[in-house]
This record gives sequence, structure tokens and C-alpha cells, in this order.
Amino acid sequence: MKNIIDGFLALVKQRNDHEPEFMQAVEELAENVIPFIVENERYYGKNLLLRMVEPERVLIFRITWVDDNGEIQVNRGYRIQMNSAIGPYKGGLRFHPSVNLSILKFLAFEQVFKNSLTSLPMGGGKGGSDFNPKGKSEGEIMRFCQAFMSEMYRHIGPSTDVPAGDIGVGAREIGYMLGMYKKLKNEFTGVLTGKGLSYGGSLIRPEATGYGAVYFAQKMLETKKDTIFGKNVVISGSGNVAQFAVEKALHLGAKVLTLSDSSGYVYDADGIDEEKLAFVMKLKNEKRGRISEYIETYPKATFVKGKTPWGIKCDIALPCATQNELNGDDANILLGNGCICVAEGANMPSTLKAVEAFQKAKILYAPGKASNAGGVAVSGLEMTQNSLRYQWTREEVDNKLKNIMSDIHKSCLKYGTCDDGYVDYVKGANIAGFVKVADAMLAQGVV
Ligand SMILES: NC(=O)C1=CN([C@@H]2O[C@H](COP(=O)(O)OP(=O)(O)OC[C@H]3O[C@@H](n4cnc5c(N)ncnc54)[C@H](O)[C@@H]3O)[C@@H](O)[C@H]2O)C=CC1
Ligand SMILES: O=C(O)CCC(=O)C(=O)O
Repeated sequence: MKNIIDGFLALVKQRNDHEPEFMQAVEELAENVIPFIVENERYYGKNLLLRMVEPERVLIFRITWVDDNGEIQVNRGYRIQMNSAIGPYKGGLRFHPSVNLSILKFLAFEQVFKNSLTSLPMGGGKGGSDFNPKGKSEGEIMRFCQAFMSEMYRHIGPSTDVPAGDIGVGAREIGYMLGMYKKLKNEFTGVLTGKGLSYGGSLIRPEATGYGAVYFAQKMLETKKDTIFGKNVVISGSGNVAQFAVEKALHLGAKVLTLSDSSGYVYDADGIDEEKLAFVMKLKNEKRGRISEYIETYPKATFVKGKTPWGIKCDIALPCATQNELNGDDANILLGNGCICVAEGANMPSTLKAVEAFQKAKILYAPGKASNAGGVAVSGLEMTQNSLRYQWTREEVDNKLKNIMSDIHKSCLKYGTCDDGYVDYVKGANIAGFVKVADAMLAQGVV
């Protein structure tokens, strides 16, 4: 089996050399899916995985815009239309200086299986730009978003490709992009999700990824007859996903000890409560400041510059910032400190070595494609509401989100439960995600 997997990975690497993040995501999936294909005649000999690693379409385009000093700026824009077997391409847009083809292809690849797990009819895609929103004025952000959409509008549509937010893209950016799309196409459709409530957005979409990750952690703990109540939780990031992970963890009676950003982390031994969370939301969403400013208002907390929070003793860790933010050494420190559960809010935050350590220790570990699927799931529900020209209540959407997270958990149990009872959530998510996409591809022929 090892030879088959190695041979496959060598072939993919040949075509995608210099794309380490993409290769990491492919390797993690291939380890589980290739043995499954070999054991299942229905999927064997059809080159399904080889077809899935090849994006259906990669769009790369120039974005030009004028900054506040009158200088012409040039950025690179991308949209990876990865797989449309089960529905229109669906996935976020990331605006961050680190954005490149490898990062967007890994995100688009994972999105295919994540979207499949939600059981909603959405294919997978991802896009973005190397534009750095940090320090930009409101006018610059608007002009950049408009310039981005002035090219992307040709390639998307409510039944073709429906982008949303990701790092650096929130409701503000989605609003500016929708405004430009509407102007260029002269039509009001659900072409983007994560919209504001007054123009077709869904209740609970902002909360969905963070809430969903905590709902998933709860489901995992239930298998051990445990709950999140009273647990110490360490969270990284301080953006959309992290903020609402904190909120839901607090609702369920946990104590949250940390938050972070790319400058370092804050540790608050008294716990980040509702009032402190409201401060962080204002700091990050309105003032657009640094997490280090937390200790100016809450001086009993400490700020640790340039470090991640994994050294803080906890029961549960929720990585909610970015890819590869938790390595093998971090994983061993978490395990040494008695951590029993890791649910990823971010996409691929744990390195392969970290995943290996969690699995070897047999703790509850969920990969992002399962535990952070709540965001895209509610995006799918936003698409449904747009098609119906209707809006569900907060309660209705939250209940649907809970049910979807519970169903994803069941799918992971179905395909990931080992002979000794240990649940390999990585294997479960990879195989369950693969099966639906593979069945659709088989039904649609070689296209
Ligand atoms: N927004 C959504 O609905 C979903 C987001 N995700 C993933 O969750 C993660 C966070 O995304 P959002 O909260 O939406 O973005 P955001 O832009 O609201 O926040 C990103 C957070 O990550 C931190 N960050 C970024 N780069 C970092 C670095 N190099 N080191 C440390 N911290 C860093 C930022 O300071 C910020 O706190 C990403 O991996 C994203 O792909 C996954 C599913 C859905
Ligand atoms: O809501 C969406 O369409 C995409 C969310 C996303 O980018 C993700 O799941 O990583």
C-alpha cells in the first residue's frame, strides 16, 4: 500500500512542485483515501483521486487600483475552481500578503471534501489576493474590492461559483464586492455569501464557523461521556472564527484563557469573559488594532510577543488562526499538559507531525474539514434562503447548523471508527467527503 501511495504522491508532486501546502493537504487525504479505493471495486481503477487533485480551472488575474497617495498599485488575484461534481464552486476569498497558488490550492482542495461533508449541494473553490488590508484606509479597501470584482465577476454566478469570506475578507469586503458585481451585471443574486443582513445575508453566518467548531468539540466529548462545561480552553487567532468560538465556549460554561494574532498571544488566567470578548470584537472589527492592546485594558493578563499559545495548560485547544500554526513540538507540549481534545477552527492549522502526535496519543482530534464546516454550511443555507427569497430566524439557522455538525460527526464515526474503538476523525472525514464527490463524478462520466 505504501508503494501505491508514494507513487501517487510522486506523480502529483511532479505536476505541483514548489506547492508545499497543497502537497501537505493531498498527502493527508491520500493516506486514507487510497487504501479505501483499493478495497472498493466501485472506485478502483478510475483515477478518481488523480482527477480530484487537478483543479477544473485556475484563474489568475491582474488587479490594479489607486491608493490614497494617487499611486497605482498592482496585486495578483486568484480563483481556483477545484471541483463542481456536487454543485457550484463554493469557498472563501482570502486577502493576505502570504496568498499564493499553493495556499489557495490547498484551501480549495480541502473545501471540496468539507463541502461534501455538509451534505449540501456545493462544489469546492477558493480564491483571493496577495493584497494586504493591514493599515489600508476605508477608501483603499473599497477601491481594491471593486477592482478585484471588476475581473472576477466574469467567472462567478449564483449557479456557477459563489465566493465568501476568509482571512482578511469579512462583511465589509463582501458588501463592496457585491455592490460592484450588481453594478456590472445589473442583477441582484446570491452570488456571494456572508452578506449583511439588510441585503440577503443569513442570520448566524458570522457566528457559524466558531459555533460549529465548538458544537463539533462537544459531539467528540460526548463520545467519552464528557462535556465542555468547566473546561479550560486555549484558542488561537482573534478574527471571525476565534471570536465566535470564544462566545460559544462561554455559553457552554467553559473558561477561555488565550487569544492571539500574528504579533503574539494574550493569556488571561481569570478567563476571557463576555465583556472582555466584546472589547476584543471592537478592537479587531472596528479599531482594527493588535491583540497586544488587550493588556492595556486588562493589565492582569499577559502578552507574549511572537509566540503561539500552545504552551498554556488546557483541556481543549481550538486553533482558529491560520495554516501550520501548531507543529509537532506544540502538539507534544499540549499532550504533556493533559489536553484531551483539539478541534480545528482554522484550515490545516496542525502540521502533519502534530496530527501524528495527536493520533498516536489517541486524543479527540478533529481536522478543520470536519470541525470548521459550519461556516460553509451556513453559507449553503444563505444560498437556499436567497433562492427562496426568504429569511429564516436565528433559532432556525442555529438548529440547522447544530444538526449539520452532528451529521458530520456521525459520518466521521461511520468511516473513522477503528477496531479498538478509537475514532480517527481524519480518516472518517476524508473518506466520507470523498465518497459523495466520487459517486457524483462516476455518475457524470469522464468530463
Ligand atoms: N471565516 C470563515 O467562515 C471560515 C474560516 N476558516 C479558517 O479560519 C481561519 C481564520 O479565519 P477568519 O477568522 O475568518 O479570518 P480573520 O481575518 O477574521 O482572522 C484571522 C485571524 O488569524 C490571525 N492570523 C493570520 N495570520 C496569522 C499568522 N501568520 N500567525 C498568527 N495569526 C495569524 C489574524 O491575526 C486573525 O486573528 C483561517 O484558517 C480560515 O481559512 C475556516 C472555515 C470558515
Ligand atoms: O462560506 C464559504 O463559502 C466558505 C468558507 C470557507 O472559506 C471555508 O470553509 O474555509
